[in-house]
Amino acid sequence: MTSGETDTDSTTSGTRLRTLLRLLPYVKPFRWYLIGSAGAVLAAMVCGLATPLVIKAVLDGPVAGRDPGSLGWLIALITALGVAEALLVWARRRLASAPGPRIEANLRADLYRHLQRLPVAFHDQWQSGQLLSRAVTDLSTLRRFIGFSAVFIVVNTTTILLGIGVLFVLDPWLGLITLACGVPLVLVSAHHETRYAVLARRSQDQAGDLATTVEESVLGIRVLKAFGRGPDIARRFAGQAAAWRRTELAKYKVLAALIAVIILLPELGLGLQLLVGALGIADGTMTVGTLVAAVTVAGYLRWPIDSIGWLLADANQSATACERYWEVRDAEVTITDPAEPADLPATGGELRFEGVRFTYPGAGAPVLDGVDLVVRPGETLALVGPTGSGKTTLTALVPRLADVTGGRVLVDGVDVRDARLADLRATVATAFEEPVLFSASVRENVALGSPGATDDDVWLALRVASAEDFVRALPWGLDTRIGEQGLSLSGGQRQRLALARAVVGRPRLLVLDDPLSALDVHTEAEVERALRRVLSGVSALVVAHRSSTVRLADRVAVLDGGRVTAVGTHAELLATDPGYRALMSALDSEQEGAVAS
Ligand SMILES: Nc1ncnc2c1ncn2[C@@H]1O[C@H](COP(=O)(O)OP(=O)(O)OP(=O)(O)O)[C@@H](O)[C@H]1O
Repeated sequence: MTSGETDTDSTTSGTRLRTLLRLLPYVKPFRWYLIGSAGAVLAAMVCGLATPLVIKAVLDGPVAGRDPGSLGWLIALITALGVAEALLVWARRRLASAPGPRIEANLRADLYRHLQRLPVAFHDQWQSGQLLSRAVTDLSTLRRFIGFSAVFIVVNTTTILLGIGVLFVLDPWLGLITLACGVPLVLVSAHHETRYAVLARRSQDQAGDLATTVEESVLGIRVLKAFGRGPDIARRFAGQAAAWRRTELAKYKVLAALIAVIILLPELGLGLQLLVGALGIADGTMTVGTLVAAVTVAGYLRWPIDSIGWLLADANQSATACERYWEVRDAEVTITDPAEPADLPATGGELRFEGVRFTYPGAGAPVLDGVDLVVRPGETLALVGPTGSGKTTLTALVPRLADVTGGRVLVDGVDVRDARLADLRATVATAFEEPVLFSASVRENVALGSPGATDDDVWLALRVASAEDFVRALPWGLDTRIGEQGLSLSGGQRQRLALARAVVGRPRLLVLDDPLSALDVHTEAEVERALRRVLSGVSALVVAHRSSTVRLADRVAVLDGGRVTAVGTHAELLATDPGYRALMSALDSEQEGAVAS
């Protein structure tokens, strides 16, 4: 290792310790359990270390002197030590079982709460698998560390120091031999355990990659077959499986070497102790009792010494898990309630964009570059534009899924950033192009749009969204479970439930990303009917990918090059704007192409 590496390592150790110390607020409520648990196990180890001293007293006293008279209390003492050790180990187990799972649950609950508050921009940048592994695997690593490894690092270090002290008191040479074998054992095992942890981590990642390949090839089986890409994905799978096998083999090699060292060094130590002891007994400088006690103490220290290596490696691994946890927790919640929120008016329904600019984080050019647009109370405004012109981005700015980077978005004259998020999201409802349904009942999926909604509210919303009939026909009505692990619904049914979810809270303003775009022409008619009812009586901004959606609107705005280039009724724009005519015919031919395919 170079000196540079050593410096980096020591800086990293400091940082890692600080990262682990950030867990203290979570640990503090359970400190007495942990202190009690460490105290119990330490006391148990002291009992264990005292036992060889009583054995020495038996051998050098009643046995050497052939005087069984004093044997009684020594046997009683050794039995008492054994009973105390057993009770203390039991107490430790009882005390240690409580904090770990509860600390883990609290850490996980806070992580989940934070993830819900983080802006969409954060979720765009993070893979769901990465968040999942932090919420599950990393937190179990931390639970094990807090409930076990952290306690045993303290306890085992104290036991080793105490045990070696006892050995030195019994005989300095015997103490020196244990020390000479113990130090390299700790160093070698710490080194091997760190290597093992790196390989174990790699193996976990490779297993995850392999699982992703299997998942993708199962979900995308139709595409893979249609394009004849089966052999390619099979090759990718074989490559990943071979890499995983190599890592697993490397893991076993490290483990085999580690186990050999763990067995070899203490056995060498034992041989040397017996040699020194036998010579000492022969020339009368050592008693049999001392040798037996020393060998027993050295045996007792075997586990604490062996385990220090992997406990330190576990601490290292836990620090990494902790860093990964705080990486997410430290991500800034940029979309929050203002310090002094303004009230949204009780009635109205006007949506206004004033000089709105928006640039995605890390992107060079703005997507929106000075958008001015008004949706009047009660009107439906369709937003059209070439693909990638920023229509979806503009709609995301209204419920503050993202914040403008310039200009302002006003709902009834109030800048959306000045309103309370809860008020804003109760006033503005959204439905997206892809209707996401959760693994829950129809009732829960619809009521997501308004948590206090009664069954009557849900039925009313379903009626408005033309979904009442098919929901009544479901096997358990509102209680029917849908979504990933429930009943499969058709695309049109899913869209109508998403529309019902948008209207259940009776919002004043609807922001919809074309609910018709992904539907076939027959289903489209049903959803169109639903949409017509949903849109009556509210103000709406609807992204339109189809001319049928455009026809539902009172006015149309064209977004191009980051700006609104034309606004008017569909008929006006068709008559006056050649660009609009071209766009509409492109949308129609796209739609025909989609229907034909
Ligand atoms: N999360 C993101 N990070 C960076 N760039 C993005 C992100 N989402 C969209 N973009 C980019 O912003 C631009 C506008 O995207 P947006 O989805 O708003 O367009 P759109 O008009 O709705 O497109 P379409 O009609 O195809 O749905 C595109 O160039 C897109 O690549």
